[in-house]
Amino acid sequence: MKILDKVNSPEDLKKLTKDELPALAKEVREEIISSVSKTGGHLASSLGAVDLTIALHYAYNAPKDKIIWDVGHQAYAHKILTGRKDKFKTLRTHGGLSGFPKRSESPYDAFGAGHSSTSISAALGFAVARDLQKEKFEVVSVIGDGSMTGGLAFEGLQNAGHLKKDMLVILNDNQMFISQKVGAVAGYFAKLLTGGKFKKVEEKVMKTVSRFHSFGSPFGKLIKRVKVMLFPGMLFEEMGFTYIGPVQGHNIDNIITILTNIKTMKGPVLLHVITKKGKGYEPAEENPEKFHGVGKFDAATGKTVKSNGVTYTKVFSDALVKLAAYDNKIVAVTAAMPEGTGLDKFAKSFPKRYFDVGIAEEHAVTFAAGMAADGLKPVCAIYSTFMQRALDNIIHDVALQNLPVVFALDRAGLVGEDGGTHHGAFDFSYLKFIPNLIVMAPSDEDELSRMLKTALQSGKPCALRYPRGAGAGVEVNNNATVLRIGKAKVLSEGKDVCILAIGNHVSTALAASKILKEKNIEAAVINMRFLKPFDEEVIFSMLAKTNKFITVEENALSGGFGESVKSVLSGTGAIVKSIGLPDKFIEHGNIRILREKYGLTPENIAETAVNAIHGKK
Ligand SMILES: Cc1ncc(C[n+]2csc(CCOP(=O)(O)OP(=O)(O)O)c2C)c(N)n1
Ligand SMILES: CC(=O)[C@@H](O)[C@H](O)COP(=O)(O)O
Ligand SMILES: [Mg+2]
Repeated sequence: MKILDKVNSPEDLKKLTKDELPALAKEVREEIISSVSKTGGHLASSLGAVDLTIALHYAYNAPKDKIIWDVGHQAYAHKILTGRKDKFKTLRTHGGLSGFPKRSESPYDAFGAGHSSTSISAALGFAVARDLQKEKFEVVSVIGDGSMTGGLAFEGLQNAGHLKKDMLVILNDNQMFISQKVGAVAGYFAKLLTGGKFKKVEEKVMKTVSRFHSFGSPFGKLIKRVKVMLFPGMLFEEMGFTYIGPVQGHNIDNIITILTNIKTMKGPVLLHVITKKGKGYEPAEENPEKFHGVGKFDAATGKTVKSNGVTYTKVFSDALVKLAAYDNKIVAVTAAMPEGTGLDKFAKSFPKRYFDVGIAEEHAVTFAAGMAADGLKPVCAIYSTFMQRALDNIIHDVALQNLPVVFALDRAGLVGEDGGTHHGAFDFSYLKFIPNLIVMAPSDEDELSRMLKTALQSGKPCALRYPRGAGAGVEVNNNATVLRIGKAKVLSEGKDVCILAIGNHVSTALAASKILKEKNIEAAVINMRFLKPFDEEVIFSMLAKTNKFITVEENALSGGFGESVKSVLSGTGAIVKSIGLPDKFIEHGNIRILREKYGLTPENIAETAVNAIHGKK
């Protein structure tokens, strides 16, 4: 019988002896590797956090104690150990477990995650609520070294340091982010620190010194320097935290001791833990990027299943490199996602014109605005969902000043298994109301390449949004001309109904028109291309032939493309039926299942057209 078979909750975990915990960790890793090889998911981050997770659930009493994961992609062991082991094989499948902590999924998921750098603020919120309501529980935020580069993390740290609430922030550092020695000495210091002896020594030294010298004096400054060398983590100490570490994060017994001691400490504490991304699975340890977010793979060899087709990301990446070769004003900015956005290729070709700013989307946008203000042509490549972080920066720093920044919003529309925190469901809605901004969506790979060229030549703030994954395999013409801004393209004429589509569902609309043709219904199909400026002329030219309109978009209907069409046609007596995402957060699951469920299919477009023609709801 496996040890894991005996563990269905943290209560069961606590019944194990500490000697059994390393073996349990091994079994949890095997479970994660085997299951994720079939479902895909965030393997490396979760493998690296297994030991820390076991120690956390051994030392704390969730769900009474609140453990808040940052991003949450490292929380697979947490899910397995909190009663979801039997469902783990459904991870990220439609109707199955989410790939991230989710309050509605389990009481052990104290706070939802998916976007980075939120855990410290959320943890502080819990701590303040606890104290105001005179409750008793521990609060722990677990944040990675990458997520700690997010500005929101520092907003949380500084407020937590100010409020001095009892809480713990665990910095899960899996890349030696702070260059300090890890090993027995630091681990020993940490034990002593939390054991109370070393902390007293440090306080005595600091008190004696401060009696004779202000820390502003040369001697005081020297002592502070010594303190940094002796006692790492001054950055956090200066923010009001007690810093502990760095400690080795795979020694479960040691971490349990440290966590147990920390519980006796007052005020905010930051425990710096060093872990290895992909720990326990050689292919992931050797290539943590590849196994950060992985599709199906062969667990025995680590060989991943190659996804077919050329992705929109690759088309964007290749097109940008080609354009940048002829224009040295073009620079590129990513927020810690070079591979995901395809800018890794740009970085290799133009290292001096490439900037990875860390997980800092707001900064990325305003940084790009600064470069544009001095004559450069920045391309800021940020996923649609993560760009939500920088909305004010787009408005206030780019659009209001009419600066020529190009926003490449990859993963626009549904993304599939990452679910509600990651669907790019709202960019049409959050961009549409911004003056000066041009917003476009390519119908295929070739149009993406043309739109990028159009955007860079426009000298205007532009956003182009395109979906995750491969297109329809359309050949990219590298010498294509730029597009006429604000002009749609009529793909087919028809007197019975007009289908207005934008972005990746233009092809779906064309397929629907073929279905309608078999029913002797003539459907016009328009590739709208631009959400802003909007081609009203083409719509009125269609109104002369039919008053039945269907709109199709992979965006929230609320504030989306369909609403623009309805407002143009209001008062004309036209019937407009809109297909897009309803007013809810779309769940996770296979993207084909989701598109089927939300009517983004040729069949549903055709049926909607027939109903419009027959005046049915
Ligand atoms: C606001 C935001 N931007 C970007 C991402 C994409 N993202 C997910 S995990 C990650 C890296 C996180 O690094 P770290 O916190 O060190 O965790 P690790 O994967 O190393 O465990 C990034 C950039 C995100 N989830 N949220
Ligand atoms: C956890 C996280 O936010 C990223 O890893 C994200 O899942 C990447 O998405 P893609 O797989 O679409 O690049
Ligand atoms: Mg990390």
